[in-house]
Amino acid sequence: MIMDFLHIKHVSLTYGQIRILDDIDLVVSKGEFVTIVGPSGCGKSSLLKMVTGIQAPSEGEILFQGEAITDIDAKRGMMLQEATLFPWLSVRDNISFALKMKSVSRKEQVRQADAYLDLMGLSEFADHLPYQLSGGMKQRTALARTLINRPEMIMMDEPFSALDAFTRKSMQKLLTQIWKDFQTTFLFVTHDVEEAITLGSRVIILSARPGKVIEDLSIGTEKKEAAARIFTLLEQ
Ligand SMILES: Nc1ncnc2c1ncn2[C@@H]1O[C@H](COP(=O)(O)OP(=O)(O)OP(=O)(O)O)[C@@H](O)[C@H]1O
Repeated sequence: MIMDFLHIKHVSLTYGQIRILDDIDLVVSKGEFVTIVGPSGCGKSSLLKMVTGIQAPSEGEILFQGEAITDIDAKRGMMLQEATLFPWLSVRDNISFALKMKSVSRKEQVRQADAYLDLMGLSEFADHLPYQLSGGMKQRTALARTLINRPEMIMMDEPFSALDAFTRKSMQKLLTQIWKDFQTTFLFVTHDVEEAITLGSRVIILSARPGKVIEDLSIGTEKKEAAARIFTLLEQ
């Protein structure tokens, strides 16, 4: 039997009396870039939290490589809208932090961190502190810090929504390149339909609360048609 990479199996989520997500059933294959769009409050972030392992479903279960997700795991990295960097650590030390926790030698920490600094175009800022960085640079640092763990899957919750349009485009380009080079699987939440289509190899559209999957679109070259279809669905 071929094991699914990620299987969100009939998952529902209820907070108190309020049903947030309703019977989400999705299989994600290794290497897909899945974007999730839907109205505010439909449970997109909650769904990511469940796949990360910080929130348990009220019903159903989520299997990652055949095993139920019950806790966080370095195999599944998470990146949020605001880069959560350690303010007292340099950019390089923020990036290498996970290696330090694994007792990797300082020399190897620096070697690996410098390779990611180079990839992110941040080499000149290695010794800067987070407050000295622009929003885009902070997100690049956060991305490098996630990637250095070599996660098999990365969850991103509107990571670029606080950035200006120009920086956002350059981050999208960088992320697409990383997806191709690292062949990591992405689950990416966004409000922005254009961003969902630009980045995604597949777009999942959720309905208003309680969030249900109302469309599961593979994105090929017909991006304009896909955008028109998504806008129509979200207007309903
Ligand atoms: N820990 C919690 N306890 C109670 N209610 C919660 C909790 N977390 C989220 N909610 C509620 O669940 C609903 C879905 O929240 P969630 O953040 O998952 O939605 P979202 O689709 O990501 O929204 P947005 O697009 O506005 O960020 C919201 O109504 C929110 O208030």
